[in-house]
Amino acid sequence: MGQGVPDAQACRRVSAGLGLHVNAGLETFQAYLRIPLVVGPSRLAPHWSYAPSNLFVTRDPARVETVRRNVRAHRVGTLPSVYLIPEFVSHQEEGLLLKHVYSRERWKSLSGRRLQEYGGTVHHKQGLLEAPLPEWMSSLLQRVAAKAGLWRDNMPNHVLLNAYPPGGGIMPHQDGPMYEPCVCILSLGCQATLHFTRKRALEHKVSAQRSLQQQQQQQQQQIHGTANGTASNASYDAALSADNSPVRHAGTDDAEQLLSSTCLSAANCCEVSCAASSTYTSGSSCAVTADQQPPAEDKQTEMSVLLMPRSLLMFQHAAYEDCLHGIDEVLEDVCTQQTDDLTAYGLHSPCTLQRTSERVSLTIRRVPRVRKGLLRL
Ligand SMILES: O=C(O)CCC(=O)C(=O)O
Ligand SMILES: [Fe+2]
Repeated sequence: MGQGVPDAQACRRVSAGLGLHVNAGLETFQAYLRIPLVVGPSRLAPHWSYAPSNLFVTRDPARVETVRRNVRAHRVGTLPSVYLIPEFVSHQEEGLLLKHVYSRERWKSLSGRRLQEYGGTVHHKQGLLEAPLPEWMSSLLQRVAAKAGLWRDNMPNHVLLNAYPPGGGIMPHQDGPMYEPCVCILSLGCQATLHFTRKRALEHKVSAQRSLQQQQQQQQQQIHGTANGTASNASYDAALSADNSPVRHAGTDDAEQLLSSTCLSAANCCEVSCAASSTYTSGSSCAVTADQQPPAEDKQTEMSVLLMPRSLLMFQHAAYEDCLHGIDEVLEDVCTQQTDDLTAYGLHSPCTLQRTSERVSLTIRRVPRVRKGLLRL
């Protein structure tokens, strides 16, 4: 054993740390420098290395607790972990944000809405194919992250911006598995009502559609003496499409395809509906039988939230993972006692709000798996 190198048996590795508070914009961070030390029988030797793990930055725990407490004060509705902050941005900020949005020309047209993406494109296997965020969007994300405290020490890195004309909407769906299971939605321009529905309720709806399809198929066979599965599937898809049926976003890449055409095949829809059921195994046929009737309470929307312009909605856990969320394609929002957050806006039920202009929403999420350096022009 060389001189001065402590006996490995007799030494203990410990680390000392230096902590530093850093103020960055609205957020307070703690930066730590960890210095590994080797404690031998006769001396204390710094065992210095430059591993990146020796320097780490984390949010100030006291600040995190304050954020959580503040967020809890905004809880709405019957589902846990749904929060709404009215007037998250001012009228003036709303105007500026809309100006940025409308000065960008890259829109994708879908049925009932058009969309823009910020931060890159989400691929269902590779994750986020990252593209740089404009300055104004980065500062908005910092502000949302600081207020929401949803992403721990990370920043959200992807925004799907939807613009809905009056009468536009988005079918009930669950956001894709590539995202961390929490989301913030900033609404601008006009209001809409977001409905949360338990996945089980929609499973029954799809299985009822399927049963109808099977009956029609059998009738066809009796009349023509043939099995015309393709035609039946097409009409089944059309029925689902017309009915705003559930779709799972696989990521934004797939979202465009899925959301524009609803379920691509009956099998797809079945997979979506069964995925929520514990009896489903990948590749198996649908386990929900045609005769099952939903219990009465299953037919109901779990909760509805009025999203007024400038408000920020946040949700995670059960609302994200066990429910589908969607916006009906209607020209007015009818608020009843079941609309969960009216008092937050100083409104009372019943009331009806006309959708008179385009609504712009920013769906803010984080994709943990990122492929960097793939600039999309
Ligand atoms: O526009 C909204 O409020 C909802 C958008 C949404 O659910 C999504 O982009 O996944
Ligand atoms: Fe969504």
